[in-house]
Amino acid sequence: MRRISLFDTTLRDGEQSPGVNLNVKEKLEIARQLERLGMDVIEAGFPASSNSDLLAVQEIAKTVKNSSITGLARSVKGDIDAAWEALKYSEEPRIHVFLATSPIHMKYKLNKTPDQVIETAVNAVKYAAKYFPVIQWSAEDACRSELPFLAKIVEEVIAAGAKIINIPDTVGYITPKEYGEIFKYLQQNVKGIENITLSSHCHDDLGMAVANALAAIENGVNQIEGTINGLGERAGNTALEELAVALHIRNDYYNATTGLVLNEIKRTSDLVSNLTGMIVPANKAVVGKNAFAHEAGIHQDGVLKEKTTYEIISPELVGVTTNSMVLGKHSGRHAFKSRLVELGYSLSDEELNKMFKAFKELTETKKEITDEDLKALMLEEKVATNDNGYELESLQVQFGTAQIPTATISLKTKDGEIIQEASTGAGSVEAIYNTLERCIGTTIQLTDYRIQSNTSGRDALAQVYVKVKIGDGEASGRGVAQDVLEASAKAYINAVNRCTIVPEKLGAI
Ligand SMILES: CC(=O)SCCNC(=O)CCNC(=O)[C@H](O)C(C)(C)COP(=O)(O)OP(=O)(O)OC[C@H]1O[C@@H](n2cnc3c(N)ncnc32)[C@H](O)[C@@H]1OP(=O)(O)O
Ligand SMILES: CC(C)C(=O)C(=O)O
Ligand SMILES: [Mg+2]
Repeated sequence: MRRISLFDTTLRDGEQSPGVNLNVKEKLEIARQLERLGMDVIEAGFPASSNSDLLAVQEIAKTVKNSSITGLARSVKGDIDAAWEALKYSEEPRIHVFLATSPIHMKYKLNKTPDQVIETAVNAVKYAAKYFPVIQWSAEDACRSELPFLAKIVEEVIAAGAKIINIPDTVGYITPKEYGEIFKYLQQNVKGIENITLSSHCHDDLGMAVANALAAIENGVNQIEGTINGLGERAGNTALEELAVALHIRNDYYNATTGLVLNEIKRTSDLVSNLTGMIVPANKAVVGKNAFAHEAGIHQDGVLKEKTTYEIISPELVGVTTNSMVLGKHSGRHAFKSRLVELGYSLSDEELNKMFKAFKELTETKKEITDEDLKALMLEEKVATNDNGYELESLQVQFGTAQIPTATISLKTKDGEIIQEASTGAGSVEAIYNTLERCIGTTIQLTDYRIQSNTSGRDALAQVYVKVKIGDGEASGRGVAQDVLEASAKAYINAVNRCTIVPEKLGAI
């Protein structure tokens, strides 16, 4: 059976999804889980794009050992230098350098002739070869490029030292048959291609990203790029969990497999969804809430008689488990620890004590603590950031249908000072945010607000995602609490704490 290598770009193309903004700790947490999932390559970021991305790629390259780590670079020396700075600690430093090859991109975006594009690509690969033993080169917008030109530039970058050639469908335009034909054409017309790993990178604008990646595999491609939950620019990328499960379930047809630990899929999907705030649609293949649910009577009847009547994927295969042990008010440390271990967490004694305290506090208001609640508690602990140091001391909201909503808040600064303010708003959340803005003493613009319930039931935890702008700085934040107003306040404070560009007044109070 052919072994297909998977290249995960959740932390780079996935992070390009509008509204997604991961900090170093969050990226590291996702990278560790991608390693547990068995990803062959992790594209951890675009080091030249920001200092925090460079740091994140560097941290991941230092920490993750069982997956190769790479970073993206334009065909410019500065980007390649930044990538080297980030990746020099990897065991086998690997760079991903790209340049657009379609007439539209060359003319309007790059403002270069085709010959200048070839020269730029070759120079970039030669420059990268001074540092990196493994160079992946991508022809951005390859699928709208002229094939003879594409073949020519691919041949030149191979001669310059590229070892992996990626053919992206950057705008999600190609169909499976046409995509396969591009690979066939390149295999027949490029000298030296037989020693090269061919790679696919698809976007889902027409809903064909997974189908196109499968067509690439059928046409000799051995590396597939994509993301968890199909995140990515615009409509997203090939969902790697869907591709891996498709190869597994239909190996009679594809005769190909990946190195993914399939039962880590659900956990990875949940983590990515929680940290990015990109909620997985209930009907999404493989990881959606309804992917293994049977609602219609005839289906339920069939499944009761024989599961395979309507289930081609067993939930256990992808790590969807149902837990029989109920955790609640009377549970002890052993049961708590054992469930966390089953969920894949390993904790020091100190961490366990801290988490157990948070768990017990939650049981005071919530009868049954679900796996989702535990994951939310763990996430709060593992990726907590407090750069600007604000902490919610207390929150009180007065609301009535015949009354102007008013919030009173005590906020603790990193120096331990308590600031108390009160303010009104058109609604309770607005009253809270107006009050927090007063406490913090600077103009804070709220650009996104999303709320979701962690589980079903009246006592479910609320998760709030917000995005704020402070001057030129922008950050997203997440807050979890049983009360939606408390979760809203926590998310806002979390975003302020994560804002990297801090105006003078902020933090100086
Ligand atoms: C298809 C993809 O997903 S490509 C990856 C897209 N990801 C991102 O862009 C996220 C990170 N990007 C960033 O942080 C910024 O765009 C930066 C730091 C990389 C560059 O910022 P700026 O220098 O301000 O340039 P800006 O983004 O406005 O424009 C891009 C420039 O790079 C050029 N460029 C685009 N692709 C390439 C490339 N592969 N190689 C060389 N130059 C390129 C453009 O032609 C433009 O050049 P110009 O300024 O001479 O017109
Ligand atoms: C940088 C490249 C690989 C990309 O993301 C695209 O072309 O979609
Ligand atoms: Mg892309």
